[in-house]
Amino acid sequence: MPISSHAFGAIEASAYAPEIFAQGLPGSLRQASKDEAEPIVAEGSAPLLALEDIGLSFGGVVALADVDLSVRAGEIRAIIGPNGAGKSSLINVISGVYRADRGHVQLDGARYAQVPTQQLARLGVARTFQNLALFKGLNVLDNVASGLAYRTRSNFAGQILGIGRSRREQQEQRGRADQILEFLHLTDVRERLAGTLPYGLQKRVEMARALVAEPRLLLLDEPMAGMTASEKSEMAGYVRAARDRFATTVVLIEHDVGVVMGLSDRIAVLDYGRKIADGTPDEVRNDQRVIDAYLGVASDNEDGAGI
Ligand SMILES: Nc1ncnc2c1ncn2[C@@H]1O[C@H](COP(=O)(O)OP(=O)(O)OP(=O)(O)O)[C@@H](O)[C@H]1O
Repeated sequence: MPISSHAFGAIEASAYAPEIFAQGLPGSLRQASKDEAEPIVAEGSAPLLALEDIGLSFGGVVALADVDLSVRAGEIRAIIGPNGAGKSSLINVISGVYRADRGHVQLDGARYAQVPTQQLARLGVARTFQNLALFKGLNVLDNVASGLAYRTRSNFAGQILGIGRSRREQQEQRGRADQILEFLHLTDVRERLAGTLPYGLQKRVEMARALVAEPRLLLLDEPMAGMTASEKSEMAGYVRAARDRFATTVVLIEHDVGVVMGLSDRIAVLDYGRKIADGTPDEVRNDQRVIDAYLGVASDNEDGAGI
């Protein structure tokens, strides 16, 4: 069974305030609060992603059992559950890092026993990782531009010499990266080495790198882990803005139930590898099985945000 390995961030809190986000977004990108907003996801629209009867075990450990999941185009879909519930395994199955023992992944109409992870970007899928996976010795701009490397058509010699098509491609990719940096309010740090940034900003740079190719499906593995409450709400704003600006469908794992409830259109709840609930935030909040599964872990939640 393939195992993902990613590296590994220095940790420091960011001091960025959430108001910066609300004030700074261009008018067309600013989004009303979720309660005020018109529904963006039409009921009954075709799923962009569907998991069918997924099963996955590691030796005797059942990570996922009989999991179905449907994700409509344009929605923000959260996966929550206690530690070890199978959330990361599910994201790894969706992104082809893991091959499920049984079941299929349907992506945009195509059905896979294992999603071809090398082709992910070409399939319009981008992801971030639970642990930061930036190039710490590269500056922010080049980190973000690397999210477009899969489109590069010039040959190796051209890239080394920086000639012809290579230089043009590099300029185009950096130009595109600059637009995303502006969108996520990272322009001020574009020249900084990624590894020297505060943790919260590194998480945002990682999201920028995933977004630069304007993926149809964005997988975020704990995008707010280790953040303060204000950083989390700022990040939630960026996730929503990204969905609205690029019509990107978002699947995210997040431990802070309070943040998830305010951000998501629908939430699936895993427990011991099984999906025990699936629905709108209100439906999930009032589901007795969810309340039972979370009893005893509410105090683990940094913000004390219960369901
Ligand atoms: N590569 C692996 N090798 C062995 N066991 C694994 C592997 N990946 C996951 N598991 C096991 O599968 C189960 C589900 O793990 P997973 O990481 O998917 O849960 P999770 O809900 O993401 O947990 P957390 O919230 O702690 O990140 C756990 O029992 C875990 O130990």
